[in-house]
Amino acid sequence: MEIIFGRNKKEHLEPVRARVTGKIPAWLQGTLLRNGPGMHTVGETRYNHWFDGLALLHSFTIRDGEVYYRSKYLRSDTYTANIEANRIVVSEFGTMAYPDPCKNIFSKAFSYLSHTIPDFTDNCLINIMRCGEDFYATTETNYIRKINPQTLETLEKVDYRKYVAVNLATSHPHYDAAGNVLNVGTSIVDKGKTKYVIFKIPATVPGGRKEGRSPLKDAEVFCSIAARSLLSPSYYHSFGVTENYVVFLEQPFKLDILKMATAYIRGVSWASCLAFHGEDKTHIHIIDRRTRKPVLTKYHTDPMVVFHHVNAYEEDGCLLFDVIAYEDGSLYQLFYLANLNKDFKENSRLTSVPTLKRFVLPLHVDKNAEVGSNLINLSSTTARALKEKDGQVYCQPELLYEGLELPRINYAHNGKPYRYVFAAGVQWSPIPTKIIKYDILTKSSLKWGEEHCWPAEPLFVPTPGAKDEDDGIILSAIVSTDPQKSPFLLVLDARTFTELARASVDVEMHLDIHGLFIPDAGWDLGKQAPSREAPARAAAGQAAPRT
Ligand SMILES: CC1=C(/C=C/C(C)=C/C=C/C(C)=C/C=O)C(C)(C)CCC1
Ligand SMILES: [Fe+2]
Repeated sequence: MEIIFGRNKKEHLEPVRARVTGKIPAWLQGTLLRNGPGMHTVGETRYNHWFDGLALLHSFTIRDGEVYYRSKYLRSDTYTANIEANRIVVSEFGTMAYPDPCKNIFSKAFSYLSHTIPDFTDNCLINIMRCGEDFYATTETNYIRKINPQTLETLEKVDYRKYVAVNLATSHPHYDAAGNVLNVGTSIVDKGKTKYVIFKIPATVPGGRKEGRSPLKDAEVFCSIAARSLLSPSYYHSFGVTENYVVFLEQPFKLDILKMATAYIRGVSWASCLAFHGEDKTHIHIIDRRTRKPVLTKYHTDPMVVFHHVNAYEEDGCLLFDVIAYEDGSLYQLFYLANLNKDFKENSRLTSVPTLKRFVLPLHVDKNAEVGSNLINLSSTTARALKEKDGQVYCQPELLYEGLELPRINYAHNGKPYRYVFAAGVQWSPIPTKIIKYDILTKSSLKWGEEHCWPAEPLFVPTPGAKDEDDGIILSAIVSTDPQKSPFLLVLDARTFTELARASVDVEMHLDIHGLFIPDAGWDLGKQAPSREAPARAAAGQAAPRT
């Protein structure tokens, strides 16, 4: 396990040609670009948590049946400062770092004070976001880093705070058909208020985007929701959208702002400022995208922790949304490297199984409905919504499937009725051992798995001109715990889940987190969410415009 989690991975700046077995469909041309932590020690110092590792971008360029692999560390300010100092000098999720070893009492006091309002890391290791023609590496702080998706070079550092007042923002934005980005962030104690801010970044602007102008300059606040508590806003990792609504969960997994403000002085990490409050409810906020206002009905459900929303849509006056839910916040605990590297089987046992749950909310609550009555009358689900005496609605989900994470869908169905969830299958540990296709209609599943293989998040790419939701392929980077077996890019037929091809690369590959597929130009872009209008000029072979 040490090899997979603990050992620093090398960069491969020049494309490495993979050994392809099987046949990659001729139409599949483009680049799978992914992100994840690749370096966990700097000099003599070591990060505590897997999410702390320095971002390593990697890509698989698929052209005419061949695959080329590259990887490069994100040259974040964090990376540069650490490498220059030859030790960890920037704090991450699970590691608090002390930049200047304080020499005397005065500089010590100054150093502490200057950290009261922390400047977060730009080690953007979680995902890749597309804004029009631009691509960014993302994490959950106020920083994102523009990258060149072809060369994996790091470009400018963008501070969300210059454009919208957020201190944190998710790594899971949504895209509409035109490529406009919708995201949620938290504005902490700004002018005496803590808010969840939904913001929009337009893919294009009237008259066209001027060369070098950041799309962020045209970002706007779509709606904001006051946090229930000024000093303990909820932590969230994603959100949901339907055609007319945004779904935001204010869950009882909270950040303690006072603890954060004193973390540096106390020598503890940001992670220690997060806590699950099993005594609280989960509040479900629904925002009407037409009025940009929250709907008035108050919906809630039992305490739970959700990292990934799967999809959401409207049907017969109801809003359905699917999430991977946990009973508590223990998941992030399992990713401490001390747990992952030694006694792996013992230390990384899931105490709460990630479960696909469907929630159904009535969009209009009948005033005359009796207290205690179920307001949902959809034959397709057993999910219920019970009217309470104060007019609030208590939502009871339908349990769909246990043991899956890192969900993806055919994004052309995002916000719309859909049938298939593609995900990583997890059993006793949070490390995936299978790839799963779950059919919500028939409640059946297909699986892919191989001995010693750990699959990454499976990504769906539709066949050009596809009509069926599962007409396409699944791409997943697979790393192996068997040192004799090279990592590979797996290509599955998304309909049957049979292997079409694999492209093995003789490198030590890191376990990544999230990413996206950038089709080469000239595709049927109408089928290629997120962007239907902007041609994928940044795909391999045609470099993104550099600024
Ligand atoms: C640095 C930092 C944070 C980092 C969070 C990270 C890095 C979360 C990663 C989550 C992942 C990878 C989830 C996968 O499902 C917080 C807590 C937002 C708060 C302030 C500073
Ligand atoms: Fe995620």
